[in-house]
Amino acid sequence: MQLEVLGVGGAGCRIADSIRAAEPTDHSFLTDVFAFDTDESSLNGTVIPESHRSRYGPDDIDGGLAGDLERGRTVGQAYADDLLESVPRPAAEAADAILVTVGLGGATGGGTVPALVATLQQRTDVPVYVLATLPADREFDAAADRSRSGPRGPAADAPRPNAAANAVATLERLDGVASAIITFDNEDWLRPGEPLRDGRDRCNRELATRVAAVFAGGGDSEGPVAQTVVDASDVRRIVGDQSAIVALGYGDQTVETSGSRFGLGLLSAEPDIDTSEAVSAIETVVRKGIRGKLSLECDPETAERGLLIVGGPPAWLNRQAIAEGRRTLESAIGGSGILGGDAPRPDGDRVFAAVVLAGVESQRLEALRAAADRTEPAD
Ligand SMILES: Nc1nc2c(ncn2[C@@H]2O[C@H](COP(=O)(O)OP(=O)(O)OP(=O)(O)O)[C@@H](O)[C@H]2O)c(=O)[nH]1
Repeated sequence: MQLEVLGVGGAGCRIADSIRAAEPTDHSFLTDVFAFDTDESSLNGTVIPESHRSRYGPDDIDGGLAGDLERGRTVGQAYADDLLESVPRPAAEAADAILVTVGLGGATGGGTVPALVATLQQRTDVPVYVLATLPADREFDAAADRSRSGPRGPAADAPRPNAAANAVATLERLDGVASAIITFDNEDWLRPGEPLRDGRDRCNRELATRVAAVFAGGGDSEGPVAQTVVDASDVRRIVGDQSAIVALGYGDQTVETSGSRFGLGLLSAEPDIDTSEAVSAIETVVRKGIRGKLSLECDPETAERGLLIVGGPPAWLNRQAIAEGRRTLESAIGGSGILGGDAPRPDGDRVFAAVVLAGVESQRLEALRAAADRTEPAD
């Protein structure tokens, strides 16, 4: 499928940048990637082409909005329409969906994204998904911030005391506006004591890998076509259009490809793969995808719907193992809506499983709400 990505605010733009970098060369799935921020220097830190970046907001904003969500909303509402006109979007019609990326916790992204998504929903028939990070406790809770007292000395990150309150308030505003909300919890993905600044690029790469695995799917490109293609309407059926909270799972395993497409070209393009090895690789990655670390910690049992994509070099994509993986997902989730497919990657060196769990419930969201109640309300 084809995806248009719009990054807003510091995190949103960096994540958009990472998704662009994760696009497989042999399997394009992005129509365009844009970056919008009130903070010029942060915007210039991305490698998104200048023509696709836009600094917006009143001139007196220097270095972002420092977590002032009320101001962020005022700015966001005033500029949401103009943002879409501020960049060339000739390929917008070709997109099957739009993904708006944002870090919840700040004011620029959190203030603008609900207004921007509402505008996009009015202007287009394709789903508008939000990809949102949740703030880590160390950002707003001094007791949880081990980087402050650690051997590194003063923490690299400025505290964001409103981060939990801002995140909860923005999530509430997105409810009923975003088609679905894909979440990534920084708390779970940063290492103990690691400042966000040090760990964010790694987190963004992890996130981008999952986004590419789900949205690049198995169709639309040259080369072998998937036996069961997961297309835009399949993704739409699974994540829905009711602002479901979505968690992504992923597992991969490097596999032997020598003698396939490499070397002197003397060997067959389809190497002989031991069936039991292929089956075991698929079982392993599916298990990691469902039971391994999710983008948002939750019990898969709470999911209403699920999607499984198993990809890799075609010779490794054992049909029966993929069908079995689908059954594994079916029995892991509480709901009953399941779809599955495969994604051949002739030039790839790994077998992977991408898992989409839609409509999940997570204690992490409850914990953020409780933390938000303890701090100044953002409304
Ligand atoms: N995963 C990830 N999270 C980030 C990154 N940068 C910031 N965050 C998270 O996103 C939240 C918002 O930060 P920013 O995106 O910089 O904030 P902003 O939307 O630009 O808003 P202001 O700085 O208040 O103007 C933070 O509280 C962090 O939790 C990043 O590069 N990757």
